[in-house]
Amino acid sequence: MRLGDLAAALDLPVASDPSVEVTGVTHQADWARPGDAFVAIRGARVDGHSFIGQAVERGAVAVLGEGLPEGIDCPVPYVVVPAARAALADAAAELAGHPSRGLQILGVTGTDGKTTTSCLARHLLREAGRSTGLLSTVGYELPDGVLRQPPTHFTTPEAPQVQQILAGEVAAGAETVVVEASSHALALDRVRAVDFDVAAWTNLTGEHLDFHGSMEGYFADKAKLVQRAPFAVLNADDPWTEQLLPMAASHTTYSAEGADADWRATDVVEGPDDLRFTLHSPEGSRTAVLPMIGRFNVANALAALAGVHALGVDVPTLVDGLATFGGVPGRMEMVEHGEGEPRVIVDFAHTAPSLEKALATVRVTTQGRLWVVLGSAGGPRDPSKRAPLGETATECADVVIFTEEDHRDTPLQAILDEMERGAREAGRDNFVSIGDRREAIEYAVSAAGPADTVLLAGKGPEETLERDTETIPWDEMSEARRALQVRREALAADPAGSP
Ligand SMILES: CC(=O)N[C@H]1[C@@H](OP(=O)(O)OP(=O)(O)OC[C@H]2O[C@@H](n3ccc(=O)[nH]c3=O)[C@H](O)[C@@H]2O)O[C@H](CO)[C@@H](O)[C@@H]1O[C@H](C)C(=O)N[C@@H](C)C(=O)N[C@H](CCC(=O)O)C(=O)O
Ligand SMILES: Nc1ncnc2c1ncn2[C@@H]1O[C@H](COP(=O)(O)OP(=O)(O)OP(=O)(O)O)[C@@H](O)[C@H]1O
Repeated sequence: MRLGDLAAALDLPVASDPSVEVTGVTHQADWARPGDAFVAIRGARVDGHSFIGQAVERGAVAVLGEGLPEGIDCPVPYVVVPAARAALADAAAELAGHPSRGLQILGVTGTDGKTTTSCLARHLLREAGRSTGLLSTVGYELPDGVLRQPPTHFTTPEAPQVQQILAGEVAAGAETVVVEASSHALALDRVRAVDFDVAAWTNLTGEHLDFHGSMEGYFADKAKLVQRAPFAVLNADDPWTEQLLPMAASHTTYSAEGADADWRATDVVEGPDDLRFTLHSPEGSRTAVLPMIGRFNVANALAALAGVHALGVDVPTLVDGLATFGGVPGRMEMVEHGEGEPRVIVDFAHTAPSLEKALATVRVTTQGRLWVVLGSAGGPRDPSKRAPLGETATECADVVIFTEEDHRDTPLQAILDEMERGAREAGRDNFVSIGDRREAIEYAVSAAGPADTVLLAGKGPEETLERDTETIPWDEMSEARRALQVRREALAADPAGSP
């Protein structure tokens, strides 16, 4: 496409040479390919303008930015834009042919439950016979169901990748795509040029405040998804919904907690490996079974059901689809265990509110003691989460093991101290700190009794552990199986030493 045409489509002036042929767009200079326009973004850390030379050397034929800083040379046409990230998103959509316009798009946002809700919605759509894609933390899927990874591991990648993935969905014959939209993506305009048909909201609790500044700022960023879609699925149990209602063009509501809503779950029974409830919907009431544990998954299911219903799938088909869902790796995932062994569950809860819910729901089906192994991330991650995690863990579990969880360059002991402080200030002493995560898991699994449950929280499906400056391959499910094996061997060697 000619630079002049691209600028016209974005309603921008072109300073010089409108005839330059632009074939792609990027924000990252070292990813530039011949024919790309490079969008120079003034970021939180560096100014993208300082990488113009590198981008041009790699073949960039034009630069878009908010104004060329003095002293920086731009040997290719420079187009001044009012907002660089918005221009990146708009240009990416234009060059990709606006793929979202030919797709039904269900966007999912919220603090907790986005991935579960997205994966469930994708499953319900496929069970209803819709050719469906997915873009989520777990990766992206074309309608063939094969999970693929974008070049960078983001929940929602930058706009050029989002648009390329959506163009790939169109080419692969997708009718519908479920897009998990992180708050960073909404704040940084990564999904600005995506035409959402339905926005589903899970909940909002304190997270990423280091980036968003305040709860109000975090809410305002997340709310953009609701403002952008013609129809919203809102959680009547979430206190922020009251503020969302006037922002939604039209909406439906759901409640898993007995509030007045269009979609409701009552008579919830938490079984050892499934959830059963009566589903009340605009099409009447039916019994529903979801083969997952975790009471909060009832709310996630309602969000997915209402979102997919808004895309035209009827309730009987939805309820049938619910019963065949295979779960999401690393979220309330149960480790196979033998007779006389504790139940071990791997879960991704990494905020105090989600940990509280995870422990409360596991408690319901635990006969003996409840153990939790957890840490809190360091490096750029929000340090204010640590003490509340310590307090919540020691309040909701019987025995708590504090350990490492991606402490990066932050001294591990400083994080453990903060978590312990949260526990102590709440007057509790039911904890111990074991820095090495493998040892911590081994200790809990070995010491737990047959009627106990051990929740391994925080790492969920993550494939690496960031320890100091090292990145170590990690698989929490394998660690759990390993710990059960160590327990078996110890008991075989000393049957009298049973926990
Ligand atoms: C906090 C955050 O999201 N930051 C994003 C933001 O970074 P920034 O503003 O600091 O940008 P910067 O590093 O100053 O760079 C400025 C510009 O120069 C460019 N640059 C920079 C360096 C270079 O060598 N070459 C180059 O071209 C950059 O691409 C950028 O366009 O813009 C960059 C690209 O423009 C993103 O890569 C970066 O994501 C960082 C790496 C990140 O870790 N983001 C995470 C937190 C994130 O987005 N997470 C959410 C999920 C969170 C959750 O729910 O858990 C996600 O959707 O994955
Ligand atoms: N509706 C919910 N309310 C509270 N906690 C939840 C809810 N759904 C899931 N969780 C907890 O949050 C963890 C992460 O779930 P999930 O991956 O679906 O959320 P997410 O929003 O995608 O998280 P992230 O943004 O961190 O990737 C789960 O392992 C569970 O402990």
